[in-house]
Amino acid sequence: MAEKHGALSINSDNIFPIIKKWLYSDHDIFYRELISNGCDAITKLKKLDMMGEYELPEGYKPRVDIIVDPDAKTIQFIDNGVGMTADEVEEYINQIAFSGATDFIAKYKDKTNDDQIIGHFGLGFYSAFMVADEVHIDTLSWQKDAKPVHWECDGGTEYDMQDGTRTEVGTCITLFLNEDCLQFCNEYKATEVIKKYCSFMPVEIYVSRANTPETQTILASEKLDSDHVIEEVKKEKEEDPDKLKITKRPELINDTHPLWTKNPSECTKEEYIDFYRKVFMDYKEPLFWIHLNMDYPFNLKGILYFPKINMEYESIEGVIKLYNNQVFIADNIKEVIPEFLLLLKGVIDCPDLPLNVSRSALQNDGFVKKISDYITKKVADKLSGMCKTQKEEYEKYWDDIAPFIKFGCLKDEKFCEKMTDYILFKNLDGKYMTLPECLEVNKTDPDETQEGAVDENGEKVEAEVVEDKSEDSAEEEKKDKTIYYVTDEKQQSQYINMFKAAKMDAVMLTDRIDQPFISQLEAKNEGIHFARIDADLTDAFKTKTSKKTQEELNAQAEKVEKLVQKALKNDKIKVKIEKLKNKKVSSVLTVSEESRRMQDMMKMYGGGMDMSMFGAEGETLVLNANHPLVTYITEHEDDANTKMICEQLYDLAKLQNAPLSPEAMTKFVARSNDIMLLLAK
Ligand SMILES: Nc1ncnc2c1ncn2[C@@H]1O[C@H](COP(=O)(O)OP(=O)(O)OP(=O)(O)O)[C@@H](O)[C@H]1O
Repeated sequence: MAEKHGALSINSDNIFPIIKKWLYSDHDIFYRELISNGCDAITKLKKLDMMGEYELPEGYKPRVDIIVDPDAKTIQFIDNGVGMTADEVEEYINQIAFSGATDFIAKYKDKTNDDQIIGHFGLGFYSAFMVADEVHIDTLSWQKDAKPVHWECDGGTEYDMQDGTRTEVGTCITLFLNEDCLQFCNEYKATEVIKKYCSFMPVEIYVSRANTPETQTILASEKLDSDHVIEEVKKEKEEDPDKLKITKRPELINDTHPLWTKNPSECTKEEYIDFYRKVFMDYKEPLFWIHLNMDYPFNLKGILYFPKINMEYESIEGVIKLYNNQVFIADNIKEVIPEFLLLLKGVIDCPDLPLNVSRSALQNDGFVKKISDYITKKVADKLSGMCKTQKEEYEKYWDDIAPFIKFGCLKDEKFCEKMTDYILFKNLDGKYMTLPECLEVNKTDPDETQEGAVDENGEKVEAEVVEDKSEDSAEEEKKDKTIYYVTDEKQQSQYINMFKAAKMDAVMLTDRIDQPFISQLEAKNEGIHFARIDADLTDAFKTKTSKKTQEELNAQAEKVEKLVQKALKNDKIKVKIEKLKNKKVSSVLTVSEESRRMQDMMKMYGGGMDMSMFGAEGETLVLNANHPLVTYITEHEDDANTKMICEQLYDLAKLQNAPLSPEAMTKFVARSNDIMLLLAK
């Protein structure tokens, strides 16, 4: 070939400064680009062999070698793939590759960081100029009678091309690093970066250092042709096997058949766990996993692991690694992977992804949306399947996966729909129940409540004869669909006891995510209503009363309410007088579910707002007409001690509901002493 000097066919005069500066932070991707070009070239050669157009030489082992040379400040990428003829270099490197890079940069150079290109795909061969001042290509095509080609370019817009000296089919690309990028020819740095991007590429990749002083000892019987023997190792004993000291062999970096490329039926539990540990450096075992394997309508493979977590969702740190044909693209691309799945750990390989587009373009891509929906569906299918067929296992994992599933339900409507019946709730006895099961348990059965009523000692409670049945069936129905819940087992223990005594059930919802989660369940499932265990005293706690008696109690309550409001200097508090089955309880505080949720929300979003202004809003003091103290105040409204009894009854009820404020506590202690003094008189 006549020596050729030419100008690269580009529009921009000075593309290199842009390439070099562009996205400074991760310009280590040149490793990925050049290695994947080498892998592609090998794949092409194997295809030619399969089609009968080329015959691979005896003992052909496809491989890409990366040789770093800190002395010469070079990195070489050597592959035994198809190679290129002079015409191909002309076409693919001088023209196409360059125009590709030009287009790419023209498109993205003004983009800000919030619209990054995914993994900067498509920069290709010219990414080499991000780190190198000069690049050489030495290549020999597979084609019959092809001549080797040498190409070089010193980072300007001109190149030189002439006959080369390469004797083996394949390509060697040599980068002469610029002074700012010398770290890349450090063997350890190179290994680190290549492991990041190329750990699962489909062709064996080896890293070595030119003229390395490092050595290793091998059995003489295991010597390879490529080994450079330094000396024979002296035997300590006659019977020792022959050993050789050789120059350190190139290190194999990757696993060419990662687990996700295998058929799920061929993978063992140990393999899944090993793979998890290796990829995520997590010594803990994952709880379980989902192997995704799909060919149609798009190609997608991957493994999603549910890691062992026990905290609230904010502190869970998942990572989903995205691959394109076994080439690493990036971690946690939320445009492709549903956001809530980013709490998991896993790998997803999707060769069909359009990667040379920006993130915002990906987000609006219908195809990408389908991929994301598919992943969500598979996860929901796995979970619901487990709940149906391996309930015990599912219950065992529940506490760990609950925050994740609840977060998923909040973030993804479809996931929520699919999962609603497979959400578990732990009841007062620590038993797990699904939503439909929870709705069954507290159904009011009038005979049941009347006949089977017991007090806290398990003693049967006499019910009053009821003349007229409740006419308000709508209200009854609402109560049927109410699920009571506990947010703090200790604080709400008094209510829990009452529930247990009345043979009623409640569920534990103690995580922060539970509040928004139950609001969502209510919004999506008409009629379902959640109420904290202290929100209301249902009929199950009360002895049945006739309408007439109830009216009398209401009239008394009206009077006592005024008394209590005056004593507490709080005109918002409501008072009810009920006949509670448990005769030992004098007063109970209930807090309206709506007001309490409102207050909780204010606390969450209200920042420094003064919460005392919302004070006792929604509080109802329920006094037990079956308790002598309550009878006393209803009969002695004007008595000197009534005010003090009212205050004490309120504080006692409050104490069982929430901690007293410091001021209220001081008063409570002083008053308790006063009451004891009265006893001492
Ligand atoms: N090591 C190689 N062996 C053989 N041909 C190569 C090699 N490297 C590059 N080429 C040729 O040069 C072309 C341009 O390479 P470049 O990396 O710029 O883009 P690409 O690989 O086609 O696409 P991209 O990297 O954007 O996915 C390739 O398509 C290929 O034909």
